[in-house]
Amino acid sequence: MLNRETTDLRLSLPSKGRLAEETLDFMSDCGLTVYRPNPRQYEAVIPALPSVRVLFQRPPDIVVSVREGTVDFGITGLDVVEERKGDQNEVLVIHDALNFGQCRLNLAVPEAWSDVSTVDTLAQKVKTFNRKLRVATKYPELTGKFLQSKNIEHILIPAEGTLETAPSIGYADMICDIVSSGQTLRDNRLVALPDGCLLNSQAVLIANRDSLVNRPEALQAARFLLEFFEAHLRANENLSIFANIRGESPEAIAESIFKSCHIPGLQGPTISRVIVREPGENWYAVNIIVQRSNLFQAITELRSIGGSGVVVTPVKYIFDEEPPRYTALLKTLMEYQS
Ligand SMILES: Nc1ncnc2c1ncn2[C@@H]1O[C@H](COP(=O)(O)OP(=O)(O)OP(=O)(O)O)[C@@H](O)[C@H]1O
Ligand SMILES: O=P(O)(O)OC[C@H]1O[C@H](OP(=O)(O)OP(=O)(O)O)[C@H](O)[C@@H]1O
Ligand SMILES: [Mg+2]
Repeated sequence: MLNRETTDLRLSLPSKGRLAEETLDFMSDCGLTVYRPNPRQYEAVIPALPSVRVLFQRPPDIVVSVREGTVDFGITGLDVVEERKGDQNEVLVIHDALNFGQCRLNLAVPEAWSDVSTVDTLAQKVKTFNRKLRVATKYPELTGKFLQSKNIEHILIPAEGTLETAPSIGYADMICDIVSSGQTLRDNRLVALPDGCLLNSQAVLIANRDSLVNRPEALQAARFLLEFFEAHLRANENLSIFANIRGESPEAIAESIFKSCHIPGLQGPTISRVIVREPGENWYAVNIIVQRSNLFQAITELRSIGGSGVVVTPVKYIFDEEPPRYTALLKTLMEYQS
């Protein structure tokens, strides 16, 4: 366990595994690059956020440190958060969708069990056993609760490393583990039960509740992290479009834009007069933010109202008046205090 002798704020990031690199990339994309002077050191700094010291831990250990309060913030998978957060609400998920590390926690049975295709048919099969179902998993809390809710008599076999081999080696009947592409299951002749998904997971930001309640500087750091995470994630979904449009007036152009479906902008279009060399037609420059997925329709619509010279650029950040998840966090903290 970590000692808590100093009063600085601490953020724990994954030290190994697939979340490690993606977390550092995400922090950089948010403008919060983590600077680790020596790759073998388990400490680092974020120059943009000097009040916070960065530590590196295994993804499941991050949850335990945040729960115990030795660390104030952590980024890890929702799967390990739900498994280890305990029942005292010490761990708050303050951003639930960082948009990387997507996977699901799923029950999987041997391909050879042709009579099992759902959790119900699994329950029926177990009744024909003269013993309990043996399930290998790194998620005993979540798996135990799920099987109990389905009245399936079971014993959990704790496992480290590649537990997909447990059924073929013979120390378990089936498994409950992380599935992403499904390749590992196929390689091991296992099938995921479609209604046996316990949890959809991705990387999340967690915080120690007492730290947020008792330390104003922790709440300030939470706001800072949420500001940049949300501004980056929102910006990523959008593109900025500039186009020149001929028209009577800015209002007339705005009217045609509002009649179109995919180019309303955030609040509305920004329209400014283009000063042309030769007097004659009125030209206006229009700037709108559109959803990345709507780009093609947006360009088609702009052309149909006379748009030309359409320039599309990525957006780095979109800051709201206040990050919506920070507003939600303040509400949650109020509820705990009342
Ligand atoms: N195939 C995957 N695709 C996407 N995310 C994944 C995948 N496997 C794991 N994750 C996410 O990454 C987290 C860490 O998994 P990882 O495999 O890196 O470590 P681990 O399995 O806890 O450690 P170890 O492999 O040493 O047992 C998981 O808790 C989960 O949130
Ligand atoms: O559905 P897939 O895309 O095949 O991903 C699932 C696999 O990914 C994870 O393991 P990882 O690759 O991290 O290796 P590990 O066993 O060393 O943790 C998980 O434990 C599964 O084994
Ligand atoms: Mg793994």
